[in-house]
Amino acid sequence: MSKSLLSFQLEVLFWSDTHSYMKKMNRSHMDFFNGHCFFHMFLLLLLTITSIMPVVINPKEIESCRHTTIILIGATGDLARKYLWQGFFELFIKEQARLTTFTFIGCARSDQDSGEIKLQKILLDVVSCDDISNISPGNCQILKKDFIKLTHYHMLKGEEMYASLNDKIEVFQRKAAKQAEGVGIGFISDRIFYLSIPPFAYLDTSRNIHKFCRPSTPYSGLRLVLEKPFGKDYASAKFMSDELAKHFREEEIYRVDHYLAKPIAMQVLPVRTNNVHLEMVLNRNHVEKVEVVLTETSDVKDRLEYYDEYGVIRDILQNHLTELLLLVTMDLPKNATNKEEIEQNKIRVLQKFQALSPGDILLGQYQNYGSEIQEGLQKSGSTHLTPTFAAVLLRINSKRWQGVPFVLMSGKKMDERHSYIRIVFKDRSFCLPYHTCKNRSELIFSLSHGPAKIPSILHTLNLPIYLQEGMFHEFSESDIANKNLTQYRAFSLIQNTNAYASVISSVFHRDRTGFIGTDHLLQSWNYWGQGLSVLGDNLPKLYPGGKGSFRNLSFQYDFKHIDFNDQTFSKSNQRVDLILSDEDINMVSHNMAQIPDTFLGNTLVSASTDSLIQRLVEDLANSALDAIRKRGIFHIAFSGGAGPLVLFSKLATVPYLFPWKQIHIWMVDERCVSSNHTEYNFHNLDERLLRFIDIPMSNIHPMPTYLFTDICNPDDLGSKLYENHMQKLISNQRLDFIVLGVGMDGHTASLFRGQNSLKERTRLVVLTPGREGDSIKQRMTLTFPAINKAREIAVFVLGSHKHEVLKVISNDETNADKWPITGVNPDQGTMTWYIDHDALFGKSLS
Ligand SMILES: O=C1O[C@H](COP(=O)(O)O)[C@@H](O)[C@H](O)[C@H]1O
Repeated sequence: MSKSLLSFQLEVLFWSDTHSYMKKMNRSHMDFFNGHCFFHMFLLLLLTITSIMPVVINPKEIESCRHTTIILIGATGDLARKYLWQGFFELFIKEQARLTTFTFIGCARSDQDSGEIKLQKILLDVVSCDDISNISPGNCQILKKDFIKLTHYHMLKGEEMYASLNDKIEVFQRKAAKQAEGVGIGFISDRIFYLSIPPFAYLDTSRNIHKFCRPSTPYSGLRLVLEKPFGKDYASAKFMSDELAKHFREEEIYRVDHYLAKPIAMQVLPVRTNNVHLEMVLNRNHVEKVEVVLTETSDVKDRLEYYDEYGVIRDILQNHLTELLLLVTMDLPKNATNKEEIEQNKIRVLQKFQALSPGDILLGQYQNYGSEIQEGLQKSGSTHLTPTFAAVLLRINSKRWQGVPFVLMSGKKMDERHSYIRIVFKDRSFCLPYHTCKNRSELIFSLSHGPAKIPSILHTLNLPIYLQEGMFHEFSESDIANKNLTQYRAFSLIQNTNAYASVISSVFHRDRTGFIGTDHLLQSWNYWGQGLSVLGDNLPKLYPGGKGSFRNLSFQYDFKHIDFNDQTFSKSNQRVDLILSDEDINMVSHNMAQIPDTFLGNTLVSASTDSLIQRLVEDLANSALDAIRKRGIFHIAFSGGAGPLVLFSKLATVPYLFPWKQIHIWMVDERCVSSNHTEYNFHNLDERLLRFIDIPMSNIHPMPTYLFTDICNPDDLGSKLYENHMQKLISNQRLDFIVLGVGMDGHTASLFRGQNSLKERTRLVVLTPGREGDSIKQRMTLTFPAINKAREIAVFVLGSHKHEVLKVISNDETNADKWPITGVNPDQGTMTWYIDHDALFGKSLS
């Protein structure tokens, strides 16, 4: 029997025997021994002498007891509550049976008394045995109590408190050393500082740790554990690393990437190592593409400040997704356990990442992000460009990977939560993941959630993968069928260790494989820093957040390109419904019930102003989708005036509702003024809408009011030109949708009372004098023939000042000469009045 196998047996037996022995012991005796190395030594010797089991002991272990002090700075924060204390508890349970004793010190800024109470409460609340196998509830209570007893609070605020922290650590260490001395065995102590604090505090904190808390002995066992972010770009990462290097040796620094500690991520290298045939096809000749994805359903409300500064690329892609990608793309080390070689091989791939260009990056932002920032951080302005979604096309210029597209994608507030690495092998047939793969081979490392629901490894039936005996459980046929994974074999781990428990255990054992070394970090920032710098002010595409987000953000890619798939809308048969709050819905339906549903013989939609705008946006979107589905294109014309202005602003917040590349925007009318005049209709359209949407220039059609000689000079024939342009681009000159308003004098478009333009019967566009008494003397406008040809006309009326004119025209509806709006009568199309309550009733209903 090999030595390692024997020591393994020893650990297992020792562990279980210790506990059954402890259970039998009287609790008051237990308290005395509890948590002391001496106690374990005693048991070990007892077991050895009485030959209960075969004993093969590592001589170093028998010579020395080990006392580890773990100091958590940021002990009452979110990460500590959610994961770290539980991780320490699991470490305590696992390691205390192996000649190790512990002290835990939680540090935070609260004063000593309230901090102690707070920490006690956290420990009682969060520490549990739920995910630890083979611990009975009774034993759990004992272990929990022991753990809490070993945990102390220390207020840490200012330099002098580091000195007293050091005193405290030394008191505990001396006590442990004394006990070891008592039984005549060696003693080693080490201390782990875990920093769970904002990054701006890293440098001061680590400097103070070095200055006040570094043990004087040459063998110090000191470790500094850091959570990301490790910089915002190359320069800040380099600065931070250089500063740390002044006080800590590289091997003392543990930069955490908890994704590397996810149980399935930890299986990527073993799977590659154990499947030689897989390794033979893991290259450009056989791999078609690799996708590394982390989608979440949560928003960022609880960490707005951090998130607004960092965004999804820095938060997820630079670290977690890059690290996962490296696991798949690095060369395997010649010796699977050579950690140094693993690290070097990862750096080597990073060095081959091809620099990004702006076209390689797609960005998105969920709809409410801007308002969350405004409310949460009291920041004004609408220029929050921080992406909450990104998809990046990454290329690796190495012999192994040249020509293979890699996509890293992540988003907040997406349809579902799922993180995975998907390797798709080359095949000529098309298939979707999880659905129709018949020939194509795929290997998926599913880290969490998704259709498999639990962390799993999935592979298509035609790609045999061998997994380590005894570690995995294969999904049953019915499980596979239930989860709709019929083309796959799926395996989950029999024992899933929480990622933070693994992180903590690795730090304890000084296993730095899953941590980010300085060279590695800087190489990664070298790539991502450059990528972020080419982005400039790229606008993220807005998406609704929640269900339907991925439909809006769907994209396609190959080795050369990545682009949003704007066809999504035209392919979809779904109606667009903006999400109204329950309050809105109640109000709309309540108010709708009180009002007539027609106005001047046409459909009437009325609601409070906000709901009405929302409704018009929905109707517009549905009309656009319908037109694009049927004819591939949608022509819309907007008038000037106050109503359209608010409509433009609303449309700008939901650009994802419209396939803008297939939409053409026309003007109903224009004022003959210079292009930067505040009443120049196109200027307002541009300022409020066009600059926020991704629409081709060739789809935008301002009226040619300024051509060759002067603004609206009839000799320049601008109106004729616009008419020709409409004839050329719009089939039968039938606009799909026109948004009109009504002036207080009853005019619509630039068709004013008593003017000749009202009588125009053939021309589509004319120059016409301005309203009587107006400072703007001339305008260009669509005529009734152009307007009445349209498929849909919306007359949009807002505000109580419009009430009077609506009242008058409803009693004098056929006098178009006097009330030009009444000349709007679609030849074949439909007309809908969108009138808010203020305009309809002269006052608000609420
Ligand atoms: O580091 C981070 O990871 C979490 C996602 O981690 P998970 O283990 O819950 O999947 C992410 O929400 C967060 O934005 C990021 O900073």
